[in-house]
Amino acid sequence: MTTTLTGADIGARLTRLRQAAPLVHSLTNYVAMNSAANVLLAVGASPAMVHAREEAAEFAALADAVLINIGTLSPHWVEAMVEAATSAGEHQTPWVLDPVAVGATAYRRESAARLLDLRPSVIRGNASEIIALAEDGLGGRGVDSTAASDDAVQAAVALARRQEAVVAVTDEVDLVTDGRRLVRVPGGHPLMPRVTALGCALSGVVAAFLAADQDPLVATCAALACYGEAGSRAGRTAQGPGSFAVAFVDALHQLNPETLLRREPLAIESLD
Ligand SMILES: Nc1ncnc2c1ncn2[C@@H]1O[C@H](COP(=O)(O)OP(=O)(O)O)[C@@H](O)[C@H]1O
Ligand SMILES: Cc1ncsc1CCOP(=O)(O)O
Ligand SMILES: [Mg+2]
Repeated sequence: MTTTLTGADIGARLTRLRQAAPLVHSLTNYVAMNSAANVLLAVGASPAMVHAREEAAEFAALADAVLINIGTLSPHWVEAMVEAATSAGEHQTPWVLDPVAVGATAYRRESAARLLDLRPSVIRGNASEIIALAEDGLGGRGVDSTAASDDAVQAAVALARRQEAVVAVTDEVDLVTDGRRLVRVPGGHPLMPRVTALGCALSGVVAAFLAADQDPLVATCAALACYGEAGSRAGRTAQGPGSFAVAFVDALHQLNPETLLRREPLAIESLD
């Protein structure tokens, strides 16, 4: 059976996010910290980049959603991430894991495995990261993917079933699955992977949408669709990666439910 998620459904979720202005506690990497905070503000959320181990649990308890991104790890950071994820679990606060470059080193794989045990609501990565995570193996070229989202369908579904989580694989066409349903989200622009940390910032946006929704699969699709729409719009005026980054934040800020009405409905395919 296939149902759909219309542009109006997505716009309603964007409106809800902006009304709620969720506090997104982000433990993200040094590269992403500033751009991800600006992206979260542009979409209508309230970012806080708080990563000291001594306050991670306490801050996560205050937040509406938590983002954990393993981009620039060190032992103190990993302990803070474990504290934040544990606290999010205790408070039923949704949290997103971004497994940056998890296929690159044993330290990343071990750290990601500890975080997976703490049950993220959503795992968002590129195709190589999702394949590496599902197979507990190698893959990718540093933070960049060497695979396409279509290569990661089986891995994403298996990971979603094993973790009882939503898994989002981003690429030219994004994939979202909770192991029972599968959605393909087109949109975006080829300049997006040429701007560092746009994937990291997206994981924060997914967290913001989760805070305002009961269904994590639908929330994730709405986040990806809004991001893709802003990316397509930014690409119309950008001269290259530098001006794209600026135009993208402006496009996210300008995005409104009316502009989303024209989007093709997303098909939610049942895997049962
Ligand atoms: N070739 C592409 N065309 C259009 N959008 C893309 C393309 N590659 C990535 N994107 C978009 O860029 C954003 C970041 O995804 P991605 O580059 O896969 O993440 P990461 O930075 O973690 O590797 C997503 O919104 C995705 O849809
Ligand atoms: C370049 C880099 N190095 C460590 S983390 C990071 C940012 C990765 O960002 P993204 O996963 O969004 O491309
Ligand atoms: Mg990434």
